[in-house]
Amino acid sequence: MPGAAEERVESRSEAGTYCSSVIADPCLTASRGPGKMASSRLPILLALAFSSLSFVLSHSNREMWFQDFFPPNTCPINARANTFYGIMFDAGSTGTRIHIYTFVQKSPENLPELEGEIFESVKPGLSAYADQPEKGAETVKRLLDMAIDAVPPHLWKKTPVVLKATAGLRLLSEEKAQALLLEVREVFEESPFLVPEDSVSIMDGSYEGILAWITVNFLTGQLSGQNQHTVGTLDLGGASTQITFLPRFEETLKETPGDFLTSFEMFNSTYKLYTHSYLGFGLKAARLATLGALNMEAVDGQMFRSSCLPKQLEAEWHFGGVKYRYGGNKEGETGFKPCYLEVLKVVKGKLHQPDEIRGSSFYAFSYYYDRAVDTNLIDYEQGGVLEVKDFERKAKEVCDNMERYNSASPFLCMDLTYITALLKEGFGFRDNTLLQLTKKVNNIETSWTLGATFHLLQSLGITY
Ligand SMILES: O=c1[nH]cnc2c1ncn2[C@@H]1O[C@H](COP(=O)(O)OP(=O)(O)O)[C@@H](O)[C@H]1O
Ligand SMILES: [Ca+2]
Repeated sequence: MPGAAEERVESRSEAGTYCSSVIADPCLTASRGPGKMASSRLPILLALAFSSLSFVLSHSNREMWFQDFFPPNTCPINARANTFYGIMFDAGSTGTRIHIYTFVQKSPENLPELEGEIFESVKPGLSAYADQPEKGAETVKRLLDMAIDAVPPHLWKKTPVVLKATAGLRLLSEEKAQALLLEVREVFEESPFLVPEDSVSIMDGSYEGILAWITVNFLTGQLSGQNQHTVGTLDLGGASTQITFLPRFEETLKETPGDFLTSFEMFNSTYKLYTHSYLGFGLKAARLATLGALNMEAVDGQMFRSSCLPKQLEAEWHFGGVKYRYGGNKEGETGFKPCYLEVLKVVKGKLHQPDEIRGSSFYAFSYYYDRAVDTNLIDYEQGGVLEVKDFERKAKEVCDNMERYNSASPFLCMDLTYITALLKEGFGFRDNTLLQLTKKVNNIETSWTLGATFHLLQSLGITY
């Protein structure tokens, strides 16, 4: 069954991060500032100087203070005297993930340092339980049980737990989404952890991009020191996709619609980020759009066909609680050319194209990473640097030889073609634009959840 093959490919992609307990040796990060990094094992500082990082989102006027995350100057003997935790759930459209972050404050003079992360994920995501909210919350409970084992009992009451849902729940009706969130809230209330107000919510798309940008730039050492070269980020989820970068040219600011720009202050400088979340442009939503099935009222029984699928294929696919029947063009054309034309209709003219990004390089993760791994463009553990044209080359190879790739997902051709079209025709990247494919930096997942946890801890005043 193609659906099963599809899951197989995806679970391979995520299997390596399954419960990846990470303890980066804090003593290796003992110098202050990225330039002074002593260890060749850890070329990038985990804990960076956030001396007075204040963060104000222009559309919401909500303040975020992340100032208390300093690296230590030294490695005190009693390194684990003051450990504390933060639990952040990512309720994504294709899966739910728990991130348990460990912070250590080694002495009162030094501010807390990010020490490591425990990560686990389950599939499908909460939106697949739209009609069984209790069952959906049960999946969250199973993940939360991990935190009970990971966090020492005397710290349970001081450890906040938060869940933020993204595009899967944004696409559900308000009523169904709220029913799911309510059940999850009950699971949290019944747990021994600290449940802040607003602990279970749907996150605004613009936060998703900004928080992921903070995570990546924090982990790569770009948010501290004099020579900051921040990197832009590209996240490709199941239902939505985000692009975020710090514009360098005044022209870009002038040409960008106001709601794509968000201001915040850092080290007494004001930064204006370009960020946008495109709902319905995630990889799986794009499959439905390509098939002509996105936002269709009644899909039961209807067969959706595409030249991006193997000719003889006829199968079913469940996404967001809906069953879709899909198949190849039995009589008509298949292959890269007709597929690209189909996919082009989904992206052409639908996205804002900032000129500035054409020549810059970006960090890319989630499905960009997974599909690059699935087609051996990069190594699962190492990641790697690709050019946009590498995705196109691979898309041609797969689409024009679908019979050779029949053990992988039947959507592999469509996915690679969509990624190519999204990058080139959607965002307007050049063929030779460099993409740094990264799943983890220093063993911490490159997810918006770390940025969200900084905000959470700071808003709760959790520093010791
Ligand atoms: O923390 C993470 N670690 C590894 N992969 C992640 C993480 N968060 C999201 N992903 C990847 O994101 C993709 C799915 O996106 P998601 O389910 O978050 O959709 P959404 O962002 O549209 O709601 C998958 O490729 C999944 O592997
Ligand atoms: Ca996501």
